[in-house]
Amino acid sequence: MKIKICGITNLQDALDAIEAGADALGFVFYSKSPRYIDPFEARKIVDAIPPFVQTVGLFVNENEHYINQVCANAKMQLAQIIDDFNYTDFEILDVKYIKVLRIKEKNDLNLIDDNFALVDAFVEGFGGEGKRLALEWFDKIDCSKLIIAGGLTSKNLNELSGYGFYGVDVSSGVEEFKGKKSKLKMIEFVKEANEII
Ligand SMILES: O=C(O)c1ccccc1NCC(=O)[C@H](O)[C@H](O)COP(=O)(O)O
Repeated sequence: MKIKICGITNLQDALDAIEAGADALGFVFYSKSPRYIDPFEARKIVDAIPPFVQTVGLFVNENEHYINQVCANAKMQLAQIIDDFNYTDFEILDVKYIKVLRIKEKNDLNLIDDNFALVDAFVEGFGGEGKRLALEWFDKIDCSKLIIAGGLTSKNLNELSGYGFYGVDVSSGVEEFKGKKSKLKMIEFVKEANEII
C-alpha cells in the first residue's frame, strides 16, 4: 500500500511524515487553500529531505504552462491535477501526472479508465475537507490503479481491506489543525495503512 501525505507546509512536517513511513509528500499549489505553499518554499523543503520520497504538486484548474513552471521551480516529481474545466493540455506536461477524479455519485466512477488515478470525494472547496467516499461503490471495481482519498484516518483505514487500492492519500486526518501535521497521527496512519490487506 503506497501512502501519500498531502498538504505539507513546512520542513518538520515533511521529515516527520517521512520518518513515519510516507512514500510521497503532497504540496498544495492552490492559493485559496489554507495549506497553500509558495513553490520556492516547497523547493527548500524538497532540497532538505532524504532521497526515495516522491514529491507531488497539487494543482486545481491550472494550465500546463503554470504546472510545468511550478513543478520545475519546486522540484515536483509528479503533478496531481484537478482539471474540472479542461484547462490542462496533458500532452505537453513536462512531469508525470495523476488525475484527480472527484466523485459525487456512483456514476462518476465511469470516469475511471486504464490509467492510475486518485479518487476523492467531491467537495465544493476542492479537497482536504475530510469528506469520505462511499466504499460500497467500489465493490465491483478494479481498484489496483486507484489511490483513494477523502476523510481517511487511522481509525477507518481498516475498512479499505479487501478492495486492493494501490494507495491512500490523507491530509486533514493527520493534522493538528489546517496546515499543521500531527507526528503521532501520521505514525498511527502509516502503521494502520500497512495493515491493510
Ligand atoms: O488540502 C487542500 O486544502 C486542498 C485544496 C484544494 C484541493 C485539494 C486539496 N487537498 C487535497 C488533499 O489533500 C487530498 O488529496 C485529499 O483530498 C485528502 O484530503 P482529506 O480528506 O483531508 O484527507
